[in-house]
Amino acid sequence: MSSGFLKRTEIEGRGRGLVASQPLKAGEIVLRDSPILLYSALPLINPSSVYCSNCFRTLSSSSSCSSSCSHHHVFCSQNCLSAALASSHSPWLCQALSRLRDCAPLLLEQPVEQQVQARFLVAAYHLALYSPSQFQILLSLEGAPDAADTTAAHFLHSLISSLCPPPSTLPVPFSLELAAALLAKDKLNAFGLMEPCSSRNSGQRSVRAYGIYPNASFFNHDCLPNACRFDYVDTAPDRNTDIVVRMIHDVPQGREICLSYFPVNENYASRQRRENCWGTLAPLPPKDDGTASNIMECNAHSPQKTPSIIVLQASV
Ligand SMILES: C[S@@+](CC[C@H](N)C(=O)[O-])C[C@H]1O[C@@H](n2cnc3c(N)ncnc32)[C@H](O)[C@@H]1O
Repeated sequence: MSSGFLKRTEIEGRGRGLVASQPLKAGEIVLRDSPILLYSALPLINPSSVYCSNCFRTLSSSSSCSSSCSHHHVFCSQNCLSAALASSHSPWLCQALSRLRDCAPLLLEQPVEQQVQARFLVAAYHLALYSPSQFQILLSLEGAPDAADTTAAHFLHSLISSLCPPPSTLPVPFSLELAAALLAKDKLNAFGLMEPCSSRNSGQRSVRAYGIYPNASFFNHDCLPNACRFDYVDTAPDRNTDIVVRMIHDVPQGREICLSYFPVNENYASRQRRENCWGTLAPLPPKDDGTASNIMECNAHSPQKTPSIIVLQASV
């Protein structure tokens, strides 16, 4: 683990999990994790290019400095395009996405979800070519394919095999079994980077991109979590696709640290109708003198429309 606050261990009935390696305070940042793989959550066919294909920041409608690659994937700047061409956006991946996009009739007969799974598989094969060690990390995560993964893999593997097979330098056999295994890892481990609420999406929040985070993948779920994860895709000046995990309340050393994989509020359907918020509140980090903050931040905040912080009357 890159965090000195957490230790990975086996937990009965839950597989691997993360426990506090020291007493942790409300608001404390216990993990900052960078993705090993990121892919767009937009459909392949007719996506509206509202996010940079590299950093996933929202493209400004007035921006005149966006750039695109030879296959018309859009980037927020020439710098982001150059960074992508040197890492996540190889010529093979670029061509694979455009060939998949061009076979619209075939993909349109399938659930939209399979277009996003196609993006994931292409990104995963790219990772295998670009960073075999990070690809091994992906393969080591929790998840074995179920019937739905195998069905999706049948279709997607044959599509990718015929349209855009990965180069022969792929360090693992390119097979149906590999595709099914990868889809299972993605299903159980991907974190969604949310898009902000805006008039564009009628106040509904959906996912703009999915990421695989090698350390955060070991958090187990709890309906009453003691930690909460944040992302700052549009606002962080650098490493903007990192996720940050903060404590909701104090916990002693040895306690398992869990996130809620779902909104905390049990009756969230009605809460969502009322507020469009599926979030979890966590205090801001403690002050320099160690005193707890009485300001809570919602991890489902909308930076553009609604305040993301709530000041508590009593200190937490
Ligand atoms: C993102 S992984 C978490 C890390 C995982 N335990 C491991 O060993 O790699 C999600 C998987 O962990 C297990 N898991 C998470 N929370 C759990 C819980 N509260 N009870 C039982 N299993 C849980 C489930 O198998 C789930 O599909």
